[in-house]
Amino acid sequence: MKVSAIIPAYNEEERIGKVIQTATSCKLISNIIVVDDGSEDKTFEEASTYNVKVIRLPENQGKAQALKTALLYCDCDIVIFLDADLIGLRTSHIESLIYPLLFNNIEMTIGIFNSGRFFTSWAQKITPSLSGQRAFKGHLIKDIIDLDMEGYNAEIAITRMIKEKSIKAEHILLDGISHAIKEEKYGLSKGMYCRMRMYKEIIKYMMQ
Ligand SMILES: O=c1ccn([C@@H]2O[C@H](COP(=O)(O)OP(=O)(O)O)[C@@H](O)[C@H]2O)c(=O)[nH]1
Ligand SMILES: O=C(O)[C@@H](COP(=O)(O)O)O[C@H]1O[C@H](CO)[C@@H](O)[C@H](O)[C@H]1O
Repeated sequence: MKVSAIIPAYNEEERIGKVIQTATSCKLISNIIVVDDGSEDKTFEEASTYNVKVIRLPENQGKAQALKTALLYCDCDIVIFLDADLIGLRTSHIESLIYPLLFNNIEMTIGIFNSGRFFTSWAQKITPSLSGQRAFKGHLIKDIIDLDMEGYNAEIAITRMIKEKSIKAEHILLDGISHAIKEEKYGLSKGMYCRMRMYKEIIKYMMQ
């Protein structure tokens, strides 16, 4: 059973190391693909210090394109998407996303932050369809590559595909996990600007 972990990363030099370390120490994961999505910081250099495949995009293309690029390199039974800015990721979180695909009739799991930091857990409870932590069976790789998605609408496009194709999906609560929010990464005004731009992309996609 081959499991590939995909970690898209844009300017995550300070955060990506911990996520890679946890993914590396998870025995279920066979290989890790980091996509450095045209970062201006040292994300590529930091990721390259680990024994993982690092793909460097020449310029920032958005999260959806970073995920699609990595999927083109995947020939595996199960794929797991992990954001590079996760805080408190443990191997047990990764296992809880993968196990249902091994033992149940489930095709995709969607991780929902639970009992971590209030704001991020609350946001994911309200909009679970936005969660970036997902594991899915290999037969869905081509379907996801073929999706018309860009920027931050990857998760909402995948969620729509789940409904349209009646894919068997399950939400998995991930205890004690969070992520660095945009305002923490970029400061208040730029963070809020990036957040609004993300919501605009998502809403535009939902209206199509
Ligand atoms: O243009 C981008 C924007 C984001 N990301 C990555 O996609 C994941 C989720 O993005 P972000 O952290 O901005 O979303 P949030 O977690 O704040 O919702 C993170 O690993 C980012 O580094 C990316 O690869 N390209
Ligand atoms: O939880 C949310 O509301 C958003 C926004 O997170 P921030 O609090 O702006 O860092 O984060 C998610 O949504 C993005 C779009 O679907 C995904 O790409 C992220 O992986 C996910 O964390």
